Amino acid sequence: MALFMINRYLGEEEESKSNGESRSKDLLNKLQERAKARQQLSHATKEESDVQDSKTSERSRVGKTKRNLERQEKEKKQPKKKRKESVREQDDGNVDVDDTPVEQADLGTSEQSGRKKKKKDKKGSATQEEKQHTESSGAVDEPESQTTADAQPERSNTSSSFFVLGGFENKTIPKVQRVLPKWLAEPDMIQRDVKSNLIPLGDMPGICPLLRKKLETNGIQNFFPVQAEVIPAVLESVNSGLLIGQGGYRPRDICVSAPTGSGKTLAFVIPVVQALMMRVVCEVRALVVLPTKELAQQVYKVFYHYAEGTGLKVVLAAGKKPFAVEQATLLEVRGGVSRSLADIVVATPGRLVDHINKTQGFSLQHLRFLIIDEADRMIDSMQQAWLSQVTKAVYKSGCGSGVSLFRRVEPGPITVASLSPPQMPLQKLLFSATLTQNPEKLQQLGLHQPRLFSSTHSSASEEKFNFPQGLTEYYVCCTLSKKPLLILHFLLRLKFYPVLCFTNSREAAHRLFLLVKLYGGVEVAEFSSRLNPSERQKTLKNFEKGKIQLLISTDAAARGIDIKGVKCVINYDAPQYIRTYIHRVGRTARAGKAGVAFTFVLGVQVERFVKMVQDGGSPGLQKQTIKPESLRGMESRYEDVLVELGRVIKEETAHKHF
Ligand SMILES: Nc1ncnc2c1ncn2[C@@H]1O[C@H](COP(=O)(O)OP(=O)(O)OP(=O)(O)O)[C@@H](O)[C@H]1O
Repeated sequence: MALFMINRYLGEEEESKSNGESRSKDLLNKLQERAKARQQLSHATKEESDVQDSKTSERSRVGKTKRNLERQEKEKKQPKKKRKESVREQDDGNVDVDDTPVEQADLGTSEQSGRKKKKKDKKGSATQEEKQHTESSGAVDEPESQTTADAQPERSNTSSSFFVLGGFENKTIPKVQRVLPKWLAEPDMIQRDVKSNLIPLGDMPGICPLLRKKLETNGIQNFFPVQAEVIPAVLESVNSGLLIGQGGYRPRDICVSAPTGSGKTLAFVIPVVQALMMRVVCEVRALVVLPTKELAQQVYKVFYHYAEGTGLKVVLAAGKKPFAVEQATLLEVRGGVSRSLADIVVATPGRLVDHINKTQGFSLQHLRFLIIDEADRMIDSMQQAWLSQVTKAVYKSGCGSGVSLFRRVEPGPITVASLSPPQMPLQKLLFSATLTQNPEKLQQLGLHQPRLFSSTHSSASEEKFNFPQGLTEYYVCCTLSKKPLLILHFLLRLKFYPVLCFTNSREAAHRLFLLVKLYGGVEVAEFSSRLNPSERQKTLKNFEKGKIQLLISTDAAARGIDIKGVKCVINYDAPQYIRTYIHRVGRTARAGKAGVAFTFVLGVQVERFVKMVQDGGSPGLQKQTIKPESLRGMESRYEDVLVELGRVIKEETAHKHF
């Protein structure tokens, strides 16, 4: 028994059998008449022998049609099961069979599919024959069009060995459009053009005189657009004190997506220092988490500078110092009671988790601000489970320093009981130049009624990123062997420096460093995990001071690092991802200044690279051509250097193995 069957509407044939019989006869008569007419036509135009051939073929065709009609009528009279058997018999006997879906659904074995193929071939030629006839007859009258319509499903069946039940055609399924939540789809817009949207310090209400003075002594006369939007938003949430947000509600979390170098650091440093400066007891109330030691140190310095003179204590916990030293800077134990020595902790996730688990008395129970810088990168490193550890430490009860005035429970549904007495809210502030819009990823952060500030308006179908206004982007199409010559040409001939150059691996960075050094004429250094943290720090300082003309780096220096005066970035190896590209080229054209970025792209990479950058929202990527003759004078020296490089690398490898 068939698993399921399909009932077909057979038209009037079903309704009245006698009607069906007379219709078949009519059809047969018409076909015969038409055959005769064709015969006469061919008489007039062809030779006698041709006419004879035509007669035979027409006769056989008419005979065949007649046989088919007779068989169809016979089948209709047979019960369904018998009909199926007879089809199989006819099939075995290589007889052309009118396929009905029921029969096709029953044919499934390989033997049957073999048979089907045979049948298909036959049908294919028959259909072709019919087509030729139709074409040669020219005008198509009504019954003929009906015949053609009947033949249609047969034709489509022959195109594939699979049969689609229900007569659906294969269609390409349209891509499902993502639907962004309202807060992502409708952000508070930030002006991308820094220079023409400066806000004088005096125009921003609520900034305390001490902080304003510090800003001025740092040469800051105006706020950048991102600062003008985000600082008031954070301050608004502490208007009624640290405990309750605006209107008595828990403050909303804030996400900021603004171009590289647009001043995001001060957008959180200023309001956090201002919000905490009136605190009475020293407790960890702000925690800043960053992906690398270098970035943590950079942000620590900014916090330290603006917190100086306010009584707030800022501590770095990023593994720059031994663990015990960090512990001693975080808290002190007197008479068996531990006391926090930090109001603001700037940390890397690994070191932070170590302190949560191993530093007795280290408490996050009073945490008010959790700042996640380079947020998209931090979400990617969520497998370290650092956020869940922080959350656990925040809502931990019964330990820590002293007795808390306010109980603190993990936020749940809002009830009268849950709102009284008030508890310290934890507000998350997220910052990145390439903040993800992936709701699944953002969900891991457990944001509370988030509010997004962004300088781009991504549509539901495509994610666009922020590019600095002053950046000019070029790509240079080249071969692998010409890349080192190109970089030498940029430095020695075009006198582009200081240059920050990126490779895709530390080995590539080291080889290029050796090659440029052996060639000579350029002050070069490398920056990667080959160097220890203090060497890396020293290298960055020397680069900033102008002692290094070319700094060859891995992506270790791609994110967040703020080196003043970098006029040119060269992607020696084209980056694979748009986010990497944006952060690398964002080391120049910072703080509203101009900068230029070149990417060396191999022929096979061009199409993909250009598409990636354009799809990412780049305002204008241009092609730069370097004529081969421009490199000619350097080639012979380069050949010698390559030989020398081989020798040096061999020595280094031997030394490593030894
Ligand atoms: N209002 C301002 N006026 C002048 N300079 C500023 C101002 N705000 C920030 N800067 C300077 O702009 C530079 C870039 O700032 P910052 O490092 O905060 O950028 P960012 O947006 O965090 O960049 P990235 O996304 O690369 O981390 C810094 O050197 C900083 O001192």
